[in-house]
Amino acid sequence: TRSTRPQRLLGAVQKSATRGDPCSVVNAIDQFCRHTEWAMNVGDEKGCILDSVVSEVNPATVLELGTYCGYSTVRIARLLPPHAKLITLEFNPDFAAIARQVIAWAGMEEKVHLVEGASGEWIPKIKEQFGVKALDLVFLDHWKDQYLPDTKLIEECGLLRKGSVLLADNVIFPGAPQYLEYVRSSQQYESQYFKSHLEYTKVEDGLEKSVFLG
Ligand SMILES: Cn1cnc(CNC(=O)c2cc(-c3ccc(F)cc3)cc(O)c2O)c1
Ligand SMILES: [Mg+2]
Repeated sequence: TRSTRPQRLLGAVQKSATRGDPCSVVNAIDQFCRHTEWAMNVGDEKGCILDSVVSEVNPATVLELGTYCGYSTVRIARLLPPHAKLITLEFNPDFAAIARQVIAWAGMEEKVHLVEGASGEWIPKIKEQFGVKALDLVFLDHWKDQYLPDTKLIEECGLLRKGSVLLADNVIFPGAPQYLEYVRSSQQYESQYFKSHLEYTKVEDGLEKSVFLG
């Protein structure tokens, strides 16, 4: 039977990237998606903005919502100090299976906990399961209509501290209007929009960075 897009993306990584070299994995995926087959990774243009936010926050604990094939997981993990932890949640088991292999190819397994399941079910378990006191950075890249309910759940679970950063992909396209309205109007957040483009296209999109004020 015909392979899936994530399977073809993994094949491109295994063919073109060097085991243990996260930058070569990121570059192999970008090459594949730009020249062979588009896929919904954050991509190279928005990825550079992601890199700058990760470097600025220098997080000990990161939560990623929406792993997909692990592109942003590897992109973030490569910038983390040795004992930092990245917890990434993926609902789709087929995506999770591919992401595990991409993360392993990049040699990032030590820094990454990939959890298969629904964010709404797993967010309340993070503190006890992973011994997390607070999240320094949250990267939202899962179902766009889940950004707002999951942000409220993260707040209710006491997972944010003064200075915690939320970084949301696709706030313009496909769009997360209710989320944008919330973080931009809330007294509890200082929000900033980073204008960019939908991965591998000329369509406008961007990232919204929101600092929790406590
Ligand atoms: C099925 N599924 C599992 N996880 C998710 C969450 N991600 C997205 O939905 C997502 C979608 C797009 C996109 C799709 C079609 C299109 F024409 C243009 C853009 C881009 C992204 O960067 C995304 O993160 C979806
Ligand atoms: Mg996205």
